[in-house]
Amino acid sequence: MDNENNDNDFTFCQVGLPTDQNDVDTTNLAADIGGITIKDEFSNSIDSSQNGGFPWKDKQPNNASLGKQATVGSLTFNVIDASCLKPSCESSRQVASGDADASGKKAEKPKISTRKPAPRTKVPFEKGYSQMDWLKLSQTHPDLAGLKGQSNRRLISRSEVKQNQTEGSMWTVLKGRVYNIFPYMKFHPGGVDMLMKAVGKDCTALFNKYHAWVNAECLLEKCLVGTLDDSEGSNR
Ligand code: HEM
Repeated sequence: MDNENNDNDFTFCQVGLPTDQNDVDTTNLAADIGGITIKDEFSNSIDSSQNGGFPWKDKQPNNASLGKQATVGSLTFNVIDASCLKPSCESSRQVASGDADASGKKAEKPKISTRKPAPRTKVPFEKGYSQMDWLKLSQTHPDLAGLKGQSNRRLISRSEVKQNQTEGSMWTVLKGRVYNIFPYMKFHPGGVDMLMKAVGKDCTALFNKYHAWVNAECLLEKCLVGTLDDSEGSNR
């Protein structure tokens, strides 16, 4: 039988190429690999879904910051602390189920809202205005908040927040803190127009409507101007 050499059915049994390359029937080979997904070396070795899309994260200590270098294979790169890009602890705790309370009982599962989520309207970022660019800027700029040496621990009234609506100084209140969001404007993934709605007022409700999971405390850390003085009441 002239089929003698093909008795070892390589379609199902043989994984690598035989050592004698001349034996390979390339027509069949092409037909047989139709259902195979090819992964490159990089995605095979690192599952980026496990680490928020930053494949180097599990190669580095948690406190890796700008200026450190890491190596994966033959690639060397600078490492930026991108922990701000993960959902905030607060909101991820809210969705975590199975936390036991002090009495050992399992905590009640969080209620799932039946409200319709806000439509997703992310805008494409301009070159140089990605979230990574923002992290780089916030780690290197000496005075993003525009404090000019003033402390960011002072109490700020709502009327002062209202007064800061000009270029360079656009203040908003988020969860009781006052931020100058002017430097973040062009980096905001929801667009400048959306963020402008926050200027001069308390944007906590709007913020939570669109993305309660976003860790603004971390993202806007360097834009902190002070704490809202709520002694005059919440006449928003
Ligand atoms: C003031 C602090 C704010 C910060 C730090 C912030 C940050 C962010 C971030 C990180 C995202 C991307 C979210 C994701 O990819 O999951 C985002 C998206 C978005 N933001 Fe904001 N935001 C702020 C305020 C606001 C306000 C006040 C509004 C509405 C008036 C708004 C509207 C949106 C919208 C519509 C999107 C796109 C949502 C989507 O399709 O994913 N943001 N923002």
